[in-house]
Amino acid sequence: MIDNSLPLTDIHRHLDGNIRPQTILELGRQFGLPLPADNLEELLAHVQVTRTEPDLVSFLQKLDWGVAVLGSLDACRRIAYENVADAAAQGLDYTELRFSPYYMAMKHQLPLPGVVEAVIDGIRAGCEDYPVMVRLIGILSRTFGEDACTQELDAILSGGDGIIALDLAGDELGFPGSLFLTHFTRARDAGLHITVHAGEAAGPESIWQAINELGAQRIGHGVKAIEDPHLMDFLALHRIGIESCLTSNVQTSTVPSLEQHPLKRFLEHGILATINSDDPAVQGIDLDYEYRVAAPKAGLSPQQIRTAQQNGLTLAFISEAEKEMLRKKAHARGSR
Ligand SMILES: O=c1[nH]cnc2c1ncn2[C@@H]1O[C@H](CO)[C@@H](O)[C@H]1O
Ligand SMILES: [Zn+2]
Repeated sequence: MIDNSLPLTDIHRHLDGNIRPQTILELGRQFGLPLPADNLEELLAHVQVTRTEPDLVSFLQKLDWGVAVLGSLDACRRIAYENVADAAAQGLDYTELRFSPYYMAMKHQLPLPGVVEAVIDGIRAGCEDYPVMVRLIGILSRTFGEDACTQELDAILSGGDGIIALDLAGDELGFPGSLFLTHFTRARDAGLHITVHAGEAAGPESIWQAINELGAQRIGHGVKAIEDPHLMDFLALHRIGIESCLTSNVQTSTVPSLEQHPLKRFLEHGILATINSDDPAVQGIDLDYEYRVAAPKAGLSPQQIRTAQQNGLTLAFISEAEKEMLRKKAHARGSR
């Protein structure tokens, strides 16, 4: 259960994995693009995960229709704005929205820096209209290889302080983190925070690589850390956070069931683990569901759920003053 007197954060949420199905339909019509269905009900089967997928790569294909309809920079601006509206509607106080400019630009050959600018602009407009604090994380989509990621990084850096961190996502097994050392060195030199998808499809060695070679301060998913006791100790000791996404990990077959998810053991070990959504529109879930249904099924006690909620703010890539402001806002609301 969400504790209303604490800030509610979602620090692992893909903007381009959270496009409203209705918007996919409308943009498809606007650009005259063929979609697999011309009504919402039938379209859902193509743009949402309806059953457990056999692996991560199959799961990721469900995101493809959403970016296939981004026929203009204005469409990118629109989905960014709607992400802010939806985050506010779901009661989030703070979220870090991550996006892959290359993936969004790919189908219609949009200019990559233009995509970055449009997303920053859409977020800014959304934040003027809705009561939620948002920061942006740029993603390198490893699935498209090193050269594409170089272009992608150039675009992300062109966003200046509109983007606060860098992530690596996509096909972890096919494209190990070791291919992206120079990219992450550049990003760190530019002052970006670092979070990396690791230990989702690959094993604990991928998490070690992300920490030691890419400079990860947080790990996306990190499920496989449970297989390495030394890594578990290291994560706790060095306060390297885990961005858990419970339902996502079942849908990608990373864990066989919620009951077997390691999040509870991460928390028991003193690791700063958190509850997040991942790709909510594609997964057919929201953060409330993760707190209310998924976390208890994963065996978390009410106190552990509260700790995970607090950890979300602890790990946020914002200043202590900004965190305090969010705490005060939640506290005033909670004690009403
Ligand atoms: O759960 C996930 N694991 C790994 N990569 C992901 C996940 N969800 C989305 N993406 C990847 O993130 C980029 C879009 O934001 C795309 O590269 C997509 O494949
Ligand atoms: Zn993710």
